[in-house]
Amino acid sequence: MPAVQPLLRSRPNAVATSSVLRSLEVRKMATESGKFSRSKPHINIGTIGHVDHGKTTLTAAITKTLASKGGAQFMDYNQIDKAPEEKARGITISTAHVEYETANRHYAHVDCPGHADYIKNMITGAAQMDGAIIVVSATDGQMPQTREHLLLARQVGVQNLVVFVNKVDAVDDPEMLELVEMEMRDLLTQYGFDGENTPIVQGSALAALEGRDPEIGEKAIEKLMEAVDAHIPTPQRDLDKPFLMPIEDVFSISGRGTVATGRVERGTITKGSEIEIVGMGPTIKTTLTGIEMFHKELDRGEAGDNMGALLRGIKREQIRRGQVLCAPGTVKSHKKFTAQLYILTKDEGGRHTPFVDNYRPQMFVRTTDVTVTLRHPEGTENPEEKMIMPGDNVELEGELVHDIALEEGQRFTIREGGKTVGTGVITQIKE
Ligand SMILES: Nc1nc2c(ncn2[C@@H]2O[C@H](COP(=O)(O)OP(=O)(O)OP(=O)(O)O)[C@@H](O)[C@H]2O)c(=O)[nH]1
Ligand SMILES: [Mg+2]
Repeated sequence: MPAVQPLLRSRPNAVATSSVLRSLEVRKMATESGKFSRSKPHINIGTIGHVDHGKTTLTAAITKTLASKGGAQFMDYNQIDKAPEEKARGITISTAHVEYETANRHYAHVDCPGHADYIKNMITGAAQMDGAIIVVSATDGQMPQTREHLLLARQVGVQNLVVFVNKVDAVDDPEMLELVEMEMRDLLTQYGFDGENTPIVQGSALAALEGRDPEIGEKAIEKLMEAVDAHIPTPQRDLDKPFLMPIEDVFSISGRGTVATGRVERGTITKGSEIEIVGMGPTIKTTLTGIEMFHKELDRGEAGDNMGALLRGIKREQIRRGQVLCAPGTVKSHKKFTAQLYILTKDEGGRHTPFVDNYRPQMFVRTTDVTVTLRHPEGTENPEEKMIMPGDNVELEGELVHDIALEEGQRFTIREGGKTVGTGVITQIKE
């Protein structure tokens, strides 16, 4: 079989997928802390909630409490809030990554310095959360950003939360605490979470950090982490998901047939498997008759591999960059969707001016780009008058000029005149 390797030239993908960023992050941490066990399942979580409700204090308190059991290095408040600047797809996102472990799992924990950073963070997926701790102050109860973070968490696919009712040291009235808890259950239900069964832990992050009042301090943090361990499931690994490979290039090899190359995004595949080619027209069913990597013929490919896929009975013209190869029935091709977008500011390299309904940038998804028309969701009043400003977080409907393989949770960027102007996540497929 002719070598596929020279054909697998590394073309930088237009869009770095969040899973790539994530695995880089995990790898980075793995090398930074040799002393944590790598055998435990890994999970990404974060603290969300209204400004000043105690997210950063709680993050510090968790590291302090777990450090006393050997599961973390204590990070004090100032170390966390002095967040490193991260560059992700041209957007500066300030987040602190803290890591720790419980008896059961290894955690990467994200805490952002401010509200705007949370919004960007969730939409861009720069630090994907498998679950989150929503912090609500007992002195205030739920506030606007409590609701906004809940809504966004839901939109971007965070399904499981644990609530920490903080600052109970500053509240004397037990009825007040009960009320905050009841209102949180209602709010969770209203935003599509399991309000009835979501664990709610009451305590004081500051007491834990200052080593006083152990009942509401250290013990409450222990209870919180037990609840996180029990209630937020370990995510399925990319390897265990159904196979998908975005196609980067296509070649014909005389005497053998057509080969599609790309980097496997998820799952595993074996030679002889049934496979579908999805996007840009009707789905084509075929069989994978060969897998090549590094000049070698292999029987199996998996997430992370750069591979060449030899496809039975497929002509060169039937397949192209931007389509995906996937396990049968797992992904479909679509043209219309709803998305949550973050529009970059001028300082972030984005537009200098607002735009209105029917804006038509290029949308970059996996290995393809396609013109998209963006407009306010159906039912919006006077949509043509509603300007979208740089720096806005906005829900929009998109319609592509042709269909591509799309899924809810898929992240993308929008570009115009050679620069990135926004980033988003598909929240709902329409058609
Ligand atoms: N009384 C009391 N104060 C607390 C507690 N936890 C945090 N605070 C105080 O609340 C203030 C805000 O705490 P932060 O941890 O900075 O809150 P945050 O949610 O990270 O704030 P932003 O990142 O700005 O959104 C600080 O002055 C903390 O000392 C607590 O358990 N009890
Ligand atoms: Mg903070």
